[in-house]
Amino acid sequence: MNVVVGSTNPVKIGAVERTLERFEPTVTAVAVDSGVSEQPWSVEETITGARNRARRAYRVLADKPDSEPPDYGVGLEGGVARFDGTDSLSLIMWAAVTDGTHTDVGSGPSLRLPDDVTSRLEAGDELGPVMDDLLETTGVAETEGAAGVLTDGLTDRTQALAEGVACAFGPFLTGYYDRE
Ligand SMILES: O=P(O)(O)OP(=O)(O)OP(=O)(O)OC[C@H]1O[C@@H](n2cnc3c(O)ncnc32)[C@H](O)[C@@H]1O
Ligand SMILES: [Mg+2]
Repeated sequence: MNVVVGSTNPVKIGAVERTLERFEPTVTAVAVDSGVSEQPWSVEETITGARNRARRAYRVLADKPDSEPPDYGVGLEGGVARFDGTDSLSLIMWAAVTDGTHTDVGSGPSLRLPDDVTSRLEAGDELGPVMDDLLETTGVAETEGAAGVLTDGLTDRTQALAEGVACAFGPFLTGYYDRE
């Protein structure tokens, strides 16, 4: 299985490799523009970013002369959103998968962000740098992520993203979505 991922962030590549392990995939990473803000602020914007990344990454390989089109393009996007029933901001993550014709999406888990992180985001900052600032880390978004730090390591960003990748792949791997 040939898969192209629309990001060079190692946790995103790792999440795709881990999820598709049983297919022994060849995973290629390409940097693409998400087409949305660096820090998406709604479910809709986050999904749009994931879709754009998947489709644009697919096209990069499909349009390359002398190369086979990939089987799938995958896009992963992190964002923040407020959910009904909560009065706080949550980190969300969405995945999109395309086979060049159809695109499907699925989400990873969401987790409540601490108030000091939320205040910085409301002031216009991006989550990755804010987490690094408050935790005195460097590049936490490329390692355990907020998901790892805020759960004391019960999960991490790779695992969290992997759940979204699995959900977005379902319709391509099973017949359950095509039944009348
Ligand atoms: O290179 P790309 O693919 O853009 O990787 P990224 O880490 O920037 O990931 P996103 O653009 O999808 O995420 C939007 C913002 O949210 C941050 N973010 C998302 N999930 C995070 C996490 O678990 N921990 C820390 N920052 C996170 C991320 O660093 C960005 O500032
Ligand atoms: Mg980014």
